[in-house]
Amino acid sequence: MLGQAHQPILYSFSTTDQLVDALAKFVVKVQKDAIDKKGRFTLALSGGSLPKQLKGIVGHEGIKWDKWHVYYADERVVPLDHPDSNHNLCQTEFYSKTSIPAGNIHPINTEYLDDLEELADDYEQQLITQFAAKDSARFPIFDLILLGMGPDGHTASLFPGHELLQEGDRWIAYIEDSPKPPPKRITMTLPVLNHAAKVAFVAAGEGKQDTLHTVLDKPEEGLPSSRIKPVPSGQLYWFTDDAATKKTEYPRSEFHPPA
Ligand SMILES: O=C(O)[C@H](O)[C@@H](O)[C@H](O)[C@H](O)COP(=O)(O)O
Repeated sequence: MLGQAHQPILYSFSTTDQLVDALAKFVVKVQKDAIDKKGRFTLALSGGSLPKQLKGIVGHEGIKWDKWHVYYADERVVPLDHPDSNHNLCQTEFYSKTSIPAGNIHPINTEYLDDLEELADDYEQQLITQFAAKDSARFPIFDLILLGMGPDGHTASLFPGHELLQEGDRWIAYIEDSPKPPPKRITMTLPVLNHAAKVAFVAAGEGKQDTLHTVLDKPEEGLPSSRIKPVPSGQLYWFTDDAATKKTEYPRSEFHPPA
């Protein structure tokens, strides 16, 4: 039975540098706790502006890169070296500056670029290989999933009003008509996002003002980003800046750098 979700914790920083620094401290602490407990750290990343915001993690003390296992919350169905590929973006902005073993980074299998169903099945199978029997539950339990939020309130590749929001069974689904280009993508489904131990949105800049206000102050409108409620014991965080939270009434929390 699913319990009540905890209320989201909202951090709003006055500068991008502060946001990047706090996000780094947060991620490093989450990986430390996961590795201390289970000997590994499972992370899912999104595309957009997120990979760039991870730069504070690089060079941070206390990271055990060889224990990281990285997946994608969503991915565009293009070759891995394509400019639209989230993997390509993460490679350039993040992995290339770390020593995460290549075998611990899990891109889509490009053998199936022409068959979205096979592609989604294959990616789901990659998750099953990592999670089955370890964090045995109906859905995988990621230590951390990092998400962005689009101007229409979408997250990962879950778009407002789209039938994929109703998916309650699959771990990975595909979409052929994404309103944000490119149209073909695969995405983690809501139950997977909502079973993570921790989920953190990273959303900065004036362009997010109206959407953030709706997502946090009017969750009843049901935008995809408002539907992220990790249960039963998970926690949702928002790492934002003051430009993005200008219209948001939802209470901010003070960020205390973890010990
Ligand atoms: O691959 C994608 O398109 C993303 O995963 C998508 O969900 C993104 O995170 C948001 O659109 C926010 O993008 P920005 O951070 O660039 O605004």
